Amino acid sequence: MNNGINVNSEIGKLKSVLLHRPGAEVENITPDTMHQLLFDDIPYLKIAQKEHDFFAQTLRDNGAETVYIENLATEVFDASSAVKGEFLDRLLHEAGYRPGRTYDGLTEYLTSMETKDMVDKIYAGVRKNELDIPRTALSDMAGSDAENHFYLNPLPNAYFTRDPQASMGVGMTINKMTFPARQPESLITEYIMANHPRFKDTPIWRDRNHTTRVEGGDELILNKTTVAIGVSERTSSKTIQNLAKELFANPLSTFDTVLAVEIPHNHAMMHLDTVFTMINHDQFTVFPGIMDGAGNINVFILRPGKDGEVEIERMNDLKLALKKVLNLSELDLIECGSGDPIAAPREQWNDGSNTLAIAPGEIVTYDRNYVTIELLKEHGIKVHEILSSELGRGRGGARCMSQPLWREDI
Ligand SMILES: NC(=O)NCCC[C@H](N)C(=O)O
Repeated sequence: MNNGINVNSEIGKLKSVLLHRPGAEVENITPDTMHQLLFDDIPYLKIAQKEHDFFAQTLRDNGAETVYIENLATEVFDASSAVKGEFLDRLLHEAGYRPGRTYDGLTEYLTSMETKDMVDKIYAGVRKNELDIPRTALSDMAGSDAENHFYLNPLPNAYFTRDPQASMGVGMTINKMTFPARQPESLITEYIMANHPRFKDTPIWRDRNHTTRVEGGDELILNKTTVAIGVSERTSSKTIQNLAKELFANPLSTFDTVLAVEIPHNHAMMHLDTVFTMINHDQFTVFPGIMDGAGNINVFILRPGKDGEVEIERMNDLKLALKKVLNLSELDLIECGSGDPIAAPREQWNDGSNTLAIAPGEIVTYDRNYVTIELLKEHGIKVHEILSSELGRGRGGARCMSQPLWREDI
């Protein structure tokens, strides 16, 4: 077991990784709620779990410890009923409840369970018919509010453990998530990081108590000194500049360069890692649709400036910018779907660019993206294919479903 965090690249041999096995929350998605819950369809849970177990086994077979976030949370809450109580209070407050009938009823209901069951229930969501609370408020009766069947909404995106936090060097960002559907996920991380002995003394570069947002799918660790961050639907330019400032100033951080990459703001490409991932020292997957017709894209290199400020250089060529920050003379950008106008968007939609490197030049990716996979193999990449019928319905692939905690340095 490796304690703490050590992630100085996207590609160093993966030794420990945070996962969440999809659970009952996935069955609490309905056609009416799926868009608000950030899903495009309703996965078949039994198969999704099989696929996820296959993914986890693939990682273990290749030398990585798999750590389940639901187990870490259970350990934290089992160790201290005070911490558990404080967490529940924060959770309920953030869901809009204040001490009173519903707050008290939910607290009593959740604390009456075994801790692991409570954690699973928080992921699954609490339905109104589970509690015996008289439903006499106007919001229980009137209009669209009455159609919400949950006191606490399900967290079906939790199996995308990449996003609520991001390991970066020896520290972590705990993220202010963009949409309410995912905000409780990073509250769980906050309690784990603050209270689990495994993460004692881990620096938090930026916590979730901010108004500006960032998600882990946008945070890529290119090497010990350089991170790439997407300016995306989920991560604002303001956050990136502030985080850069923090990383440049903190003596525990080794980072002195942030490459901000501006991508289209839409659901299919909600994070940088849905269109761009690092797979070797000098090889990346990229979805060509992020460039304009002339191959241009806004990229910005942020570096420490005068008086603690950040200096910004603007460029419009991703390849040139990457060569510059990584100090490389050649670079291999491998196009998702081989750049074909049909295969590329189809395979991007199915997370063909969302690969997880488990060692330099060795990746895990969904089996369905066979055009991209063939091309990756032609470029010398070792590919471990994982099953993908159900998991991808939440719009995330192998990188999205994993949060590295420890990678060997390269
Ligand atoms: N890093 C990623 O791109 N994660 C995929 C997250 C998908 C999830 N349904 C979401 O919209 O947040």
